Amino acid sequence: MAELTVRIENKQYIQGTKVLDNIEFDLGAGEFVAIIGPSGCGKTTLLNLISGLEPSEVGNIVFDGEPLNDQMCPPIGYIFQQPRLMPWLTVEQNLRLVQPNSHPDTIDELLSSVGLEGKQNCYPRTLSGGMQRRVSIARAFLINPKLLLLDEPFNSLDAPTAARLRLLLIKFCQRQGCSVIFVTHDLQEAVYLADRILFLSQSPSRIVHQESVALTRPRTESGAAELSWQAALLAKYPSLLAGSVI
Ligand SMILES: Nc1ncnc2c1ncn2[C@@H]1O[C@H](COP(=O)(O)OP(=O)(O)OP(=O)(O)O)[C@@H](O)[C@H]1O
Repeated sequence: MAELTVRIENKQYIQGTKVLDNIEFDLGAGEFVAIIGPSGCGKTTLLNLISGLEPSEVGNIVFDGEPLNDQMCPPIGYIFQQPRLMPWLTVEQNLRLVQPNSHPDTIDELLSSVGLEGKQNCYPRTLSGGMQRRVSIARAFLINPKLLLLDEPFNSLDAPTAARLRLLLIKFCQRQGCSVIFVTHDLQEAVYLADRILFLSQSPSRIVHQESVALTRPRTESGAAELSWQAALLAKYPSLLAGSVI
């Protein structure tokens, strides 16, 4: 049975912009799905609907057989495009906001794993944008989510840090067994991480194509098999990244 079922007939903002149009997909338990689509097509909106931050007027989202709503809310980790840390709280206090009783060792280990050892008492303004982003990743991991939503989480990080965090994400998901929806513009990143990729059209957005990534794990970010898989896909659908299969 699917762990998460997403059925959104329509999402329209009050100003009248129709953003999503009949988005339907399932996510299996422990499955890692990447979502790729043109800028502004509605990827963040989709994550906001799934997380409950945005109301979904027409459609429903079911997790583990139960509709997702205020009464039924499994632990969902959401790594936003922006870190969204509380500026008046230290790094450790920001983490404790989501999991107040965390053991200090757990926080220390998590911060070390994202390369922020010794930063517990720093305030966000004293950290670089990339460091703040890494705090937000640690914050999402700390709640041991059953469902992890990530919105272009490794943008603006230097390449070695991003590579290290992708590996950390893979290990975390394997250990935790959580299901993942990962928004990215980067096909190479999606191929490296995902079991399946959903490609969205221009707004109003629908799923124009989905493809299981038929490559064994562990994968290599720029491995020959991974690159040739991408090349074959784009040779078949040259406009896929622009949101079209024509
Ligand atoms: N709160 C809002 N009110 C009105 N319109 C909104 C709101 N949030 C998003 N939109 C509009 O919805 C559309 C989709 O935005 P969204 O941020 O979901 O796209 P995206 O695919 O995540 O974009 P990007 O890839 O650039 O991050 C855009 O036209 C945006 O202007």
